[in-house]
Amino acid sequence: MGNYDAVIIGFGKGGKTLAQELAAAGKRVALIERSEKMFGGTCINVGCIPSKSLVHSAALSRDMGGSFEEKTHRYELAIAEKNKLTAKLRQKNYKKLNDLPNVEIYVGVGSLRDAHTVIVERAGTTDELKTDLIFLNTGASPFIPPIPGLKESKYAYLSETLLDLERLPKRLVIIGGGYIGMEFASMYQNFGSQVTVIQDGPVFLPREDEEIAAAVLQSLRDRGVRVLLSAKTTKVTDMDNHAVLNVTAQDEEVTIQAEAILVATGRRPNVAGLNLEAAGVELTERGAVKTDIHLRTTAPNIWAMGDVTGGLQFTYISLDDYRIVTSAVLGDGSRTTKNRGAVPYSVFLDPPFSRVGLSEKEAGDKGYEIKIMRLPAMAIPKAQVLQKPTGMLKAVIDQRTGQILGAHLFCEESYEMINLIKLAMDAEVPYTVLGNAIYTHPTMSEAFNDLFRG
Ligand SMILES: Cc1cc2nc3c(=O)[nH]c(=O)nc-3n(C[C@H](O)[C@H](O)[C@H](O)COP(=O)(O)OP(=O)(O)OC[C@H]3O[C@@H](n4cnc5c(N)ncnc54)[C@H](O)[C@@H]3O)c2cc1C
Ligand SMILES: NC(=O)c1ccc[n+]([C@@H]2O[C@H](COP(=O)([O-])OP(=O)(O)OC[C@H]3O[C@@H](n4cnc5c(N)ncnc54)[C@H](O)[C@@H]3O)[C@@H](O)[C@H]2O)c1
Repeated sequence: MGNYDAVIIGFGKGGKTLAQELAAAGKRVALIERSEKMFGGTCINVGCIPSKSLVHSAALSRDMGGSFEEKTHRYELAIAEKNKLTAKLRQKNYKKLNDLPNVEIYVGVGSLRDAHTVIVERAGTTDELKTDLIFLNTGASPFIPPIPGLKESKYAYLSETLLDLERLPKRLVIIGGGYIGMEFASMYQNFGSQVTVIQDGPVFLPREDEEIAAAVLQSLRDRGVRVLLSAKTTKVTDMDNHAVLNVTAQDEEVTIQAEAILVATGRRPNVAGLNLEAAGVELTERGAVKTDIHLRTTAPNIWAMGDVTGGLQFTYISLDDYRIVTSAVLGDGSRTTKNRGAVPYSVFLDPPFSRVGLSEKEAGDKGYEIKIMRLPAMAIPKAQVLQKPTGMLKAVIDQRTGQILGAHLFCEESYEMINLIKLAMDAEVPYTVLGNAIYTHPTMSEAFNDLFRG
Protein backbone atom coordinates (compact mmCIF):
# COMPACT_ATOMS: atom_id res chain seq x y z
CA MET A 1 0.00 0.00 0.00
CA GLY A 2 1.28 3.47 -0.87
CA ASN A 3 0.22 6.89 0.35
CA TYR A 4 0.25 9.74 -2.14
CA ASP A 5 -0.89 13.32 -2.38
CA ALA A 6 -2.11 12.61 -5.93
CA VAL A 7 -2.76 9.57 -8.14
CA ILE A 8 -3.02 10.00 -11.92
CA ILE A 9 -4.55 7.17 -13.99
CA GLY A 10 -3.24 7.34 -17.59
CA PHE A 11 0.13 8.53 -18.92
CA GLY A 12 -1.38 10.87 -21.55
CA LYS A 13 -0.47 14.45 -22.38
CA GLY A 14 -2.45 16.01 -19.53
CA GLY A 15 -1.48 13.34 -16.99
CA LYS A 16 2.25 13.38 -17.55
CA THR A 17 2.44 17.18 -17.58
CA LEU A 18 0.38 17.43 -14.42
CA ALA A 19 2.59 14.83 -12.70
CA GLN A 20 5.63 17.05 -13.29
CA GLU A 21 3.81 20.16 -12.08
CA LEU A 22 2.55 18.50 -8.90
CA ALA A 23 5.99 17.02 -8.23
CA ALA A 24 7.54 20.47 -8.64
CA ALA A 25 5.06 21.74 -6.06
CA GLY A 26 6.37 19.15 -3.61
CA LYS A 27 3.53 16.62 -3.93
CA ARG A 28 4.07 12.88 -3.86
CA VAL A 29 2.57 11.52 -7.08
CA ALA A 30 1.71 8.05 -8.46
CA LEU A 31 1.28 7.78 -12.24
CA ILE A 32 -0.44 4.63 -13.51
CA GLU A 33 -0.12 3.36 -17.10
CA ARG A 34 -1.54 0.03 -18.24
CA SER A 35 0.95 -0.62 -21.04
CA GLU A 36 4.73 -0.24 -21.30
CA LYS A 37 4.17 0.50 -24.99
CA MET A 38 2.09 3.56 -24.10
CA PHE A 39 4.39 5.66 -21.90
CA GLY A 40 3.60 9.19 -23.10
CA GLY A 41 0.10 8.23 -24.29
CA THR A 42 -1.70 7.95 -27.62
CA CYS A 43 -0.15 10.99 -29.29
CA ILE A 44 3.47 9.91 -29.35
CA ASN A 45 2.93 6.14 -29.60
CA VAL A 46 -0.04 5.49 -31.90
CA GLY A 47 -1.56 8.87 -32.77
CA CYS A 48 -0.35 12.28 -33.92
CA ILE A 49 3.40 11.75 -34.09
CA PRO A 50 3.60 8.37 -35.88
CA SER A 51 0.82 9.35 -38.29
CA LYS A 52 2.51 12.67 -39.13
CA SER A 53 5.88 10.95 -39.56
CA LEU A 54 4.21 8.74 -42.17
CA VAL A 55 2.31 11.67 -43.75
CA HIS A 56 5.70 13.31 -44.29
CA SER A 57 7.35 10.16 -45.70
CA ALA A 58 4.34 9.53 -47.96
CA ALA A 59 4.63 12.99 -49.55
CA LEU A 60 8.34 12.40 -50.23
CA SER A 61 7.58 8.97 -51.72
CA ARG A 62 4.87 10.40 -53.98
CA ASP A 63 7.36 12.93 -55.38
CA MET A 64 9.82 10.12 -56.17
CA GLY A 65 7.29 8.07 -58.18
CA GLY A 66 8.36 4.65 -59.52
CA SER A 67 6.86 1.15 -59.54
CA PHE A 68 4.62 -0.28 -56.82
CA GLU A 69 7.55 -2.44 -55.64
CA GLU A 70 9.73 0.66 -55.23
CA LYS A 71 6.93 2.41 -53.36
CA THR A 72 6.49 -0.66 -51.14
CA HIS A 73 10.17 -0.60 -50.29
CA ARG A 74 10.01 3.10 -49.35
CA TYR A 75 6.90 2.39 -47.26
CA GLU A 76 8.78 -0.30 -45.30
CA LEU A 77 11.59 2.19 -44.63
CA ALA A 78 9.04 4.80 -43.52
CA ILE A 79 7.47 2.36 -41.03
CA ALA A 80 10.93 1.55 -39.63
CA GLU A 81 11.74 5.27 -39.33
CA LYS A 82 8.44 5.90 -37.58
CA ASN A 83 9.12 3.03 -35.13
CA LYS A 84 12.51 4.50 -34.30
CA LEU A 85 10.94 7.88 -33.59
CA THR A 86 8.14 6.57 -31.35
CA ALA A 87 10.55 4.34 -29.39
CA LYS A 88 12.81 7.34 -28.78
CA LEU A 89 9.94 9.55 -27.60
CA ARG A 90 8.45 6.81 -25.42
CA GLN A 91 11.76 6.28 -23.65
CA LYS A 92 12.30 10.01 -23.24
CA ASN A 93 8.83 10.42 -21.72
CA TYR A 94 9.37 7.55 -19.30
CA LYS A 95 12.78 8.83 -18.21
CA LYS A 96 11.55 12.38 -17.68
CA LEU A 97 8.95 11.19 -15.16
CA ASN A 98 10.89 8.31 -13.69
CA ASP A 99 13.83 10.60 -12.86
CA LEU A 100 11.64 12.75 -10.61
CA PRO A 101 12.22 11.67 -6.98
CA ASN A 102 8.61 12.17 -5.86
CA VAL A 103 6.90 10.54 -8.87
CA GLU A 104 6.36 6.79 -8.91
CA ILE A 105 5.26 5.07 -12.13
CA TYR A 106 3.07 1.98 -11.79
CA VAL A 107 2.60 -0.27 -14.83
CA GLY A 108 -0.83 -1.85 -14.47
CA VAL A 109 -4.55 -1.22 -14.89
CA GLY A 110 -5.89 1.43 -12.55
CA SER A 111 -9.39 1.53 -11.06
CA LEU A 112 -11.15 3.13 -8.10
CA ARG A 113 -12.10 1.34 -4.90
CA ASP A 114 -13.54 4.53 -3.46
CA ALA A 115 -12.92 8.27 -3.74
CA HIS A 116 -9.58 8.00 -1.92
CA THR A 117 -8.33 4.54 -2.93
CA VAL A 118 -6.92 3.50 -6.31
CA ILE A 119 -6.20 -0.13 -7.20
CA VAL A 120 -3.43 -1.06 -9.65
CA GLU A 121 -3.63 -4.56 -11.10
CA ARG A 122 -1.17 -6.47 -13.23
CA ALA A 123 -0.41 -10.17 -13.68
CA GLY A 124 -0.56 -11.61 -10.20
CA THR A 125 -0.14 -8.40 -8.17
CA THR A 126 -2.49 -5.78 -6.80
CA ASP A 127 -1.40 -2.49 -5.27
CA GLU A 128 -3.67 -0.27 -3.23
CA LEU A 129 -2.86 3.44 -3.24
CA LYS A 130 -4.35 5.90 -0.75
CA THR A 131 -4.55 9.50 -1.90
CA ASP A 132 -6.17 12.90 -1.44
CA LEU A 133 -6.54 13.73 -5.14
CA ILE A 134 -7.28 11.54 -8.18
CA PHE A 135 -6.88 12.57 -11.82
CA LEU A 136 -8.37 10.56 -14.70
CA ASN A 137 -6.46 10.77 -18.00
CA THR A 138 -7.34 7.46 -19.62
CA GLY A 139 -7.97 8.68 -23.19
CA ALA A 140 -10.27 7.07 -25.76
CA SER A 141 -10.39 3.91 -27.89
CA PRO A 142 -11.69 3.20 -31.39
CA PHE A 143 -15.34 2.34 -31.77
CA ILE A 144 -15.90 -0.68 -34.03
CA PRO A 145 -19.31 -0.75 -35.77
CA PRO A 146 -21.20 -4.07 -35.70
CA ILE A 147 -20.66 -5.00 -39.36
CA PRO A 148 -20.92 -8.77 -39.98
CA GLY A 149 -17.45 -10.24 -40.60
CA LEU A 150 -15.54 -7.05 -39.76
CA LYS A 151 -14.25 -7.92 -36.29
CA GLU A 152 -13.19 -11.40 -37.42
CA SER A 153 -11.48 -10.22 -40.62
CA LYS A 154 -7.71 -10.65 -40.67
CA TYR A 155 -7.55 -7.71 -43.09
CA ALA A 156 -9.25 -5.28 -40.69
CA TYR A 157 -7.10 -2.73 -38.83
CA LEU A 158 -7.51 0.14 -36.38
CA SER A 159 -5.37 3.25 -36.87
CA GLU A 160 -2.85 1.98 -34.29
CA THR A 161 -2.45 -1.44 -35.93
CA LEU A 162 -2.39 -0.10 -39.50
CA LEU A 163 0.51 2.15 -38.47
CA ASP A 164 2.47 -1.08 -37.89
CA LEU A 165 1.53 -2.86 -41.13
CA GLU A 166 4.83 -3.39 -42.89
CA ARG A 167 3.58 -4.31 -46.36
CA LEU A 168 1.96 -1.50 -48.38
CA PRO A 169 -1.62 -2.57 -49.21
CA LYS A 170 -2.37 -2.34 -52.92
CA ARG A 171 -5.98 -1.52 -52.14
CA LEU A 172 -7.08 0.10 -48.87
CA VAL A 173 -10.69 0.62 -47.84
CA ILE A 174 -11.35 3.09 -45.04
CA ILE A 175 -14.65 2.87 -43.17
CA GLY A 176 -15.33 6.39 -41.81
CA GLY A 177 -14.58 9.72 -43.44
CA GLY A 178 -13.63 11.74 -40.34
CA TYR A 179 -10.21 13.09 -39.30
CA ILE A 180 -8.43 9.73 -39.13
CA GLY A 181 -10.15 8.48 -42.29
CA MET A 182 -9.15 11.58 -44.28
CA GLU A 183 -5.56 11.70 -43.05
CA PHE A 184 -4.97 8.01 -43.73
CA ALA A 185 -6.68 8.26 -47.14
CA SER A 186 -4.40 11.12 -48.16
CA MET A 187 -1.30 9.41 -46.73
CA TYR A 188 -1.87 5.96 -48.28
CA GLN A 189 -2.80 7.50 -51.62
CA ASN A 190 0.57 9.28 -51.55
CA PHE A 191 2.35 6.03 -50.62
CA GLY A 192 0.78 4.41 -53.71
CA SER A 193 -2.27 2.45 -52.46
CA GLN A 194 -5.63 2.69 -54.22
CA VAL A 195 -7.85 4.16 -51.52
CA THR A 196 -11.63 3.98 -51.12
CA VAL A 197 -13.40 5.85 -48.30
CA ILE A 198 -16.82 4.68 -47.14
CA GLN A 199 -18.71 7.44 -45.35
CA ASP A 200 -22.13 6.70 -43.92
CA GLY A 201 -23.69 10.19 -44.13
CA PRO A 202 -24.72 12.02 -47.30
CA VAL A 203 -22.52 15.05 -46.59
CA PHE A 204 -18.73 14.99 -46.72
CA LEU A 205 -17.17 16.57 -43.59
CA PRO A 206 -20.60 17.77 -42.40
CA ARG A 207 -19.19 19.91 -39.56
CA GLU A 208 -16.97 21.92 -41.90
CA ASP A 209 -17.72 25.01 -43.96
CA GLU A 210 -19.61 23.75 -47.02
CA GLU A 211 -17.42 25.50 -49.57
CA ILE A 212 -14.19 24.26 -48.02
CA ALA A 213 -15.50 20.71 -47.57
CA ALA A 214 -16.39 20.69 -51.29
CA ALA A 215 -12.86 21.87 -52.18
CA VAL A 216 -11.28 19.16 -49.96
CA LEU A 217 -13.50 16.47 -51.50
CA GLN A 218 -12.67 17.61 -55.03
CA SER A 219 -8.96 17.60 -54.25
CA LEU A 220 -9.07 14.06 -52.82
CA ARG A 221 -11.02 12.83 -55.85
CA ASP A 222 -8.61 14.61 -58.24
CA ARG A 223 -5.78 12.75 -56.51
CA GLY A 224 -7.54 9.42 -57.18
CA VAL A 225 -9.15 8.73 -53.80
CA ARG A 226 -12.57 7.14 -54.26
CA VAL A 227 -15.02 8.64 -51.75
CA LEU A 228 -18.44 6.97 -51.37
CA LEU A 229 -21.11 8.98 -49.53
CA SER A 230 -24.38 7.63 -48.06
CA ALA A 231 -22.56 4.31 -48.04
CA LYS A 232 -23.17 1.39 -45.69
CA THR A 233 -20.92 -1.64 -45.37
CA THR A 234 -23.20 -4.66 -44.95
CA LYS A 235 -20.68 -7.51 -44.84
CA VAL A 236 -16.97 -8.28 -44.87
CA THR A 237 -15.74 -11.64 -46.19
CA ASP A 238 -12.15 -12.88 -46.01
CA MET A 239 -10.68 -14.50 -49.13
CA ASP A 240 -7.17 -16.01 -49.46
CA ASN A 241 -5.30 -12.77 -50.20
CA HIS A 242 -7.84 -10.02 -49.66
CA ALA A 243 -11.19 -9.10 -48.16
CA VAL A 244 -14.42 -8.41 -50.02
CA LEU A 245 -16.71 -5.70 -48.69
CA ASN A 246 -20.37 -5.57 -49.62
CA VAL A 247 -21.40 -1.94 -49.67
CA THR A 248 -24.67 -0.17 -50.37
CA ALA A 249 -23.83 3.25 -51.76
CA GLN A 250 -26.71 5.56 -52.65
CA ASP A 251 -29.01 2.53 -53.05
CA GLU A 252 -26.62 0.66 -55.33
CA GLU A 253 -24.95 -2.58 -54.25
CA VAL A 254 -21.21 -2.65 -54.86
CA THR A 255 -18.45 -5.06 -53.88
CA ILE A 256 -14.98 -3.74 -53.09
CA GLN A 257 -11.80 -5.76 -52.69
CA ALA A 258 -9.01 -4.72 -50.36
CA GLU A 259 -5.80 -6.01 -48.87
CA ALA A 260 -6.46 -3.84 -45.81
CA ILE A 261 -9.52 -2.26 -44.18
CA LEU A 262 -9.10 0.64 -41.77
CA VAL A 263 -11.90 1.14 -39.25
CA ALA A 264 -11.99 4.87 -38.44
CA THR A 265 -15.48 5.42 -37.12
CA GLY A 266 -14.75 7.50 -34.05
CA ARG A 267 -13.13 7.07 -30.64
CA ARG A 268 -15.00 6.64 -27.34
CA PRO A 269 -13.81 7.62 -23.82
CA ASN A 270 -11.97 4.88 -21.86
CA VAL A 271 -14.18 4.48 -18.79
CA ALA A 272 -14.80 0.73 -18.76
CA GLY A 273 -13.31 -1.01 -15.73
CA LEU A 274 -12.48 2.20 -13.84
CA ASN A 275 -15.28 1.50 -11.33
CA LEU A 276 -16.12 5.19 -11.29
CA GLU A 277 -19.49 4.71 -9.60
CA ALA A 278 -17.71 3.51 -6.43
CA ALA A 279 -16.33 7.02 -6.03
CA GLY A 280 -19.44 8.91 -7.13
CA VAL A 281 -18.02 9.90 -10.54
CA GLU A 282 -20.89 10.21 -13.00
CA LEU A 283 -20.87 9.85 -16.78
CA THR A 284 -22.53 12.01 -19.42
CA GLU A 285 -25.26 10.60 -21.67
CA ARG A 286 -22.55 9.92 -24.27
CA GLY A 287 -20.45 7.86 -21.85
CA ALA A 288 -17.74 10.41 -21.01
CA VAL A 289 -16.67 11.49 -17.53
CA LYS A 290 -18.92 14.39 -16.50
CA THR A 291 -16.93 17.48 -15.51
CA ASP A 292 -17.59 21.12 -14.68
CA ILE A 293 -15.76 24.11 -16.20
CA HIS A 294 -12.76 23.43 -13.89
CA LEU A 295 -12.72 19.76 -15.03
CA ARG A 296 -13.79 18.59 -11.61
CA THR A 297 -15.92 15.44 -11.76
CA THR A 298 -19.04 14.86 -9.67
CA ALA A 299 -16.69 13.60 -6.90
CA PRO A 300 -15.12 16.68 -5.25
CA ASN A 301 -11.51 15.35 -5.11
CA ILE A 302 -11.48 13.72 -8.57
CA TRP A 303 -10.64 15.50 -11.83
CA ALA A 304 -10.49 14.45 -15.48
CA MET A 305 -8.42 15.58 -18.49
CA GLY A 306 -8.25 14.85 -22.20
CA ASP A 307 -10.30 12.51 -24.38
CA VAL A 308 -11.98 10.81 -21.41
CA THR A 309 -13.98 14.01 -20.75
CA GLY A 310 -15.76 13.68 -24.10
CA GLY A 311 -14.50 17.06 -25.37
CA LEU A 312 -12.54 17.77 -28.52
CA GLN A 313 -10.04 14.95 -29.06
CA PHE A 314 -6.74 16.76 -29.59
CA THR A 315 -3.43 16.50 -27.78
CA TYR A 316 -3.33 20.23 -27.17
CA ILE A 317 -6.77 20.08 -25.51
CA SER A 318 -5.45 17.44 -23.11
CA LEU A 319 -2.52 19.80 -22.48
CA ASP A 320 -4.85 22.72 -21.92
CA ASP A 321 -6.95 20.57 -19.58
CA TYR A 322 -3.78 20.15 -17.52
CA ARG A 323 -3.54 23.99 -17.31
CA ILE A 324 -7.15 24.21 -16.13
CA VAL A 325 -6.73 21.47 -13.52
CA THR A 326 -3.46 22.99 -12.30
CA SER A 327 -5.18 26.34 -11.98
CA ALA A 328 -7.87 24.67 -9.88
CA VAL A 329 -5.71 22.56 -7.54
CA LEU A 330 -2.58 24.70 -7.23
CA GLY A 331 -3.82 28.15 -8.23
CA ASP A 332 -6.84 30.43 -8.13
CA GLY A 333 -9.05 28.41 -10.49
CA SER A 334 -9.27 31.26 -12.97
CA ARG A 335 -8.51 29.20 -16.09
CA THR A 336 -11.56 27.22 -17.17
CA THR A 337 -12.97 25.48 -20.24
CA LYS A 338 -14.89 28.71 -20.87
CA ASN A 339 -11.88 31.03 -21.19
CA ARG A 340 -9.28 28.88 -22.96
CA GLY A 341 -9.77 30.87 -26.17
CA ALA A 342 -10.49 29.80 -29.73
CA VAL A 343 -9.52 26.20 -30.52
CA PRO A 344 -7.88 25.71 -33.93
CA TYR A 345 -7.29 22.36 -35.61
CA SER A 346 -5.55 20.96 -38.65
CA VAL A 347 -6.22 17.88 -40.73
CA PHE A 348 -2.95 16.80 -42.30
CA LEU A 349 -4.05 16.25 -45.88
CA ASP A 350 -2.07 17.22 -48.94
CA PRO A 351 -2.48 20.20 -48.82
CA PRO A 352 -3.57 20.39 -45.17
CA PHE A 353 -6.86 21.86 -44.05
CA SER A 354 -7.00 24.04 -40.91
CA ARG A 355 -9.80 25.78 -39.14
CA VAL A 356 -10.59 28.05 -36.23
CA GLY A 357 -13.92 29.55 -35.19
CA LEU A 358 -17.26 29.63 -36.96
CA SER A 359 -18.23 28.53 -40.46
CA GLU A 360 -20.22 30.91 -42.67
CA LYS A 361 -23.45 29.07 -41.83
CA GLU A 362 -22.76 28.93 -38.08
CA ALA A 363 -22.04 32.66 -38.00
CA GLY A 364 -25.25 33.38 -39.97
CA ASP A 365 -27.28 31.11 -37.67
CA LYS A 366 -25.92 32.98 -34.65
CA GLY A 367 -27.30 36.21 -36.09
CA TYR A 368 -24.04 37.91 -37.02
CA GLU A 369 -24.02 40.31 -39.93
CA ILE A 370 -21.07 38.82 -41.79
CA LYS A 371 -18.61 39.60 -44.52
CA ILE A 372 -16.87 36.71 -46.32
CA MET A 373 -13.32 37.04 -47.62
CA ARG A 374 -11.77 34.49 -49.97
CA LEU A 375 -8.49 33.83 -51.71
CA PRO A 376 -7.56 30.96 -54.02
CA ALA A 377 -4.32 29.26 -52.95
CA MET A 378 -2.96 29.62 -56.48
CA ALA A 379 -2.81 33.42 -55.93
CA ILE A 380 -0.13 32.95 -53.23
CA PRO A 381 3.43 33.21 -54.64
CA LYS A 382 4.80 30.75 -52.04
CA ALA A 383 2.16 28.18 -53.06
CA GLN A 384 3.51 28.46 -56.60
CA VAL A 385 7.11 28.15 -55.36
CA LEU A 386 6.10 24.97 -53.52
CA GLN A 387 4.18 23.78 -56.61
CA LYS A 388 1.13 23.43 -54.37
CA PRO A 389 -1.48 25.74 -55.93
CA THR A 390 -4.48 23.63 -54.82
CA GLY A 391 -6.91 25.00 -52.27
CA MET A 392 -8.59 28.10 -50.98
CA LEU A 393 -8.67 30.40 -47.94
CA LYS A 394 -11.85 31.75 -46.47
CA ALA A 395 -12.50 34.09 -43.55
CA VAL A 396 -15.76 34.98 -41.83
CA ILE A 397 -15.78 38.53 -40.46
CA ASP A 398 -18.17 40.32 -38.12
CA GLN A 399 -19.28 43.23 -40.31
CA ARG A 400 -20.05 45.38 -37.28
CA THR A 401 -16.80 45.04 -35.29
CA GLY A 402 -14.29 43.81 -37.86
CA GLN A 403 -13.47 40.83 -35.61
CA ILE A 404 -12.58 37.52 -37.23
CA LEU A 405 -15.31 34.99 -36.42
CA GLY A 406 -13.76 32.07 -38.28
CA ALA A 407 -11.08 31.07 -40.76
CA HIS A 408 -10.87 28.02 -43.00
CA LEU A 409 -7.54 27.50 -44.70
CA PHE A 410 -7.14 24.68 -47.21
CA CYS A 411 -3.61 25.28 -48.43
CA GLU A 412 0.00 24.28 -47.92
CA GLU A 413 1.34 25.11 -44.43
CA SER A 414 -2.12 26.07 -43.17
CA TYR A 415 -1.26 24.19 -39.94
CA GLU A 416 1.20 27.01 -39.13
CA MET A 417 -0.89 29.90 -40.47
CA ILE A 418 -4.00 29.04 -38.45
CA ASN A 419 -2.22 29.70 -35.14
CA LEU A 420 -1.72 33.35 -36.11
CA ILE A 421 -5.43 33.76 -36.74
CA LYS A 422 -6.25 32.08 -33.43
CA LEU A 423 -4.03 34.64 -31.70
CA ALA A 424 -5.74 37.52 -33.51
CA MET A 425 -9.15 36.16 -32.50
CA ASP A 426 -8.15 35.72 -28.84
CA ALA A 427 -6.62 39.21 -28.76
CA GLU A 428 -9.75 40.58 -30.46
CA VAL A 429 -7.63 42.18 -33.13
CA PRO A 430 -9.67 43.28 -36.17
CA TYR A 431 -8.98 41.58 -39.49
CA THR A 432 -7.43 44.77 -40.88
CA VAL A 433 -4.44 44.34 -38.56
CA LEU A 434 -3.59 41.02 -40.21
CA GLY A 435 -4.42 42.55 -43.60
CA ASN A 436 -1.96 45.41 -43.17
CA ALA A 437 0.87 43.67 -41.31
CA ILE A 438 4.33 43.18 -42.79
CA TYR A 439 5.17 39.51 -43.40
CA THR A 440 8.38 37.94 -44.59
CA HIS A 441 8.39 36.97 -48.24
CA PRO A 442 7.82 34.56 -49.86
CA THR A 443 5.74 32.84 -47.17
CA MET A 444 2.27 31.41 -46.94
CA SER A 445 1.35 33.82 -44.09
CA GLU A 446 1.77 36.83 -46.36
CA ALA A 447 -1.43 35.61 -48.04
CA PHE A 448 -3.20 37.39 -45.16
CA ASN A 449 -2.30 40.69 -46.86
CA ASP A 450 -4.57 39.66 -49.73
CA LEU A 451 -7.15 37.60 -47.83
CA PHE A 452 -7.83 40.44 -45.38
CA ARG A 453 -7.42 43.37 -47.75
CA GLY A 454 -11.06 44.30 -47.23
C1 LIG B 1 -4.25 8.12 -35.56
C2 LIG B 1 -4.47 9.36 -34.71
C3 LIG B 1 -3.96 10.57 -35.11
C4 LIG B 1 -4.13 11.69 -34.32
N1 LIG B 1 -3.60 12.88 -34.76
C5 LIG B 1 -3.71 13.96 -33.99
C6 LIG B 1 -3.07 15.17 -34.36
O1 LIG B 1 -2.43 15.27 -35.42
N2 LIG B 1 -3.16 16.23 -33.53
C7 LIG B 1 -3.85 16.17 -32.35
O2 LIG B 1 -3.86 17.16 -31.61
N3 LIG B 1 -4.49 15.04 -31.98
C8 LIG B 1 -4.43 13.94 -32.76
N4 LIG B 1 -5.02 12.78 -32.35
C9 LIG B 1 -5.79 12.77 -31.09
C10 LIG B 1 -4.84 12.69 -29.88
O3 LIG B 1 -3.92 11.64 -30.06
C11 LIG B 1 -5.63 12.48 -28.61
O4 LIG B 1 -6.65 13.44 -28.52
C12 LIG B 1 -4.72 12.61 -27.39
O5 LIG B 1 -3.60 11.79 -27.48
C13 LIG B 1 -5.51 12.27 -26.13
O6 LIG B 1 -4.67 12.42 -25.02
P1 LIG B 1 -5.17 12.07 -23.56
O7 LIG B 1 -4.24 12.79 -22.66
O8 LIG B 1 -6.61 12.29 -23.40
O9 LIG B 1 -4.99 10.48 -23.40
P2 LIG B 1 -4.02 9.42 -24.07
O10 LIG B 1 -2.81 10.02 -24.65
O11 LIG B 1 -4.88 8.56 -24.91
O12 LIG B 1 -3.52 8.61 -22.78
C14 LIG B 1 -4.34 7.79 -22.05
C15 LIG B 1 -3.46 6.70 -21.45
O13 LIG B 1 -4.18 6.03 -20.43
C16 LIG B 1 -3.88 4.64 -20.48
N5 LIG B 1 -4.99 3.96 -19.78
C17 LIG B 1 -6.28 3.86 -20.18
N6 LIG B 1 -7.01 3.23 -19.25
C18 LIG B 1 -6.15 2.94 -18.22
C19 LIG B 1 -6.30 2.31 -16.95
N7 LIG B 1 -7.50 1.86 -16.52
N8 LIG B 1 -5.21 2.17 -16.17
C20 LIG B 1 -3.99 2.63 -16.58
N9 LIG B 1 -3.80 3.23 -17.76
C21 LIG B 1 -4.87 3.40 -18.55
C22 LIG B 1 -3.76 4.35 -21.96
O14 LIG B 1 -2.98 3.20 -22.21
C23 LIG B 1 -3.07 5.63 -22.47
O15 LIG B 1 -1.68 5.53 -22.51
C24 LIG B 1 -4.85 11.62 -33.11
C25 LIG B 1 -5.37 10.39 -32.68
C26 LIG B 1 -5.18 9.26 -33.47
C27 LIG B 1 -5.72 7.95 -32.99
N1 LIG C 1 -5.16 16.16 -37.17
C1 LIG C 1 -5.79 15.91 -36.03
O1 LIG C 1 -5.87 16.74 -35.13
C2 LIG C 1 -6.40 14.56 -35.82
C3 LIG C 1 -6.10 13.52 -36.68
C4 LIG C 1 -6.70 12.28 -36.47
C5 LIG C 1 -7.57 12.11 -35.40
N2 LIG C 1 -7.83 13.13 -34.57
C6 LIG C 1 -8.80 12.96 -33.46
O2 LIG C 1 -9.23 11.62 -33.36
C7 LIG C 1 -10.64 11.58 -33.24
C8 LIG C 1 -11.19 10.33 -33.85
O3 LIG C 1 -11.09 10.35 -35.28
P1 LIG C 1 -12.07 9.52 -36.19
O4 LIG C 1 -11.79 9.86 -37.61
O5 LIG C 1 -12.05 8.09 -35.77
O6 LIG C 1 -13.51 10.04 -35.75
P2 LIG C 1 -14.45 11.17 -36.37
O7 LIG C 1 -15.56 11.31 -35.40
O8 LIG C 1 -13.70 12.35 -36.80
O9 LIG C 1 -15.03 10.50 -37.70
C9 LIG C 1 -15.73 9.29 -37.74
C10 LIG C 1 -16.48 9.23 -39.07
O10 LIG C 1 -16.94 7.90 -39.28
C11 LIG C 1 -18.26 7.97 -39.80
N3 LIG C 1 -18.89 6.69 -39.50
C12 LIG C 1 -19.31 6.22 -38.28
N4 LIG C 1 -19.80 4.96 -38.41
C13 LIG C 1 -19.69 4.62 -39.73
C14 LIG C 1 -20.01 3.47 -40.48
N5 LIG C 1 -20.54 2.38 -39.91
N6 LIG C 1 -19.76 3.48 -41.82
C15 LIG C 1 -19.20 4.56 -42.41
N7 LIG C 1 -18.89 5.69 -41.74
C16 LIG C 1 -19.12 5.72 -40.42
C17 LIG C 1 -18.87 9.18 -39.12
O11 LIG C 1 -19.96 9.68 -39.86
C18 LIG C 1 -17.68 10.15 -39.13
O12 LIG C 1 -17.60 10.88 -40.33
C19 LIG C 1 -11.15 12.86 -33.91
O13 LIG C 1 -12.30 13.32 -33.28
C20 LIG C 1 -10.00 13.83 -33.77
O14 LIG C 1 -10.25 14.74 -32.74
C21 LIG C 1 -7.27 14.37 -34.76
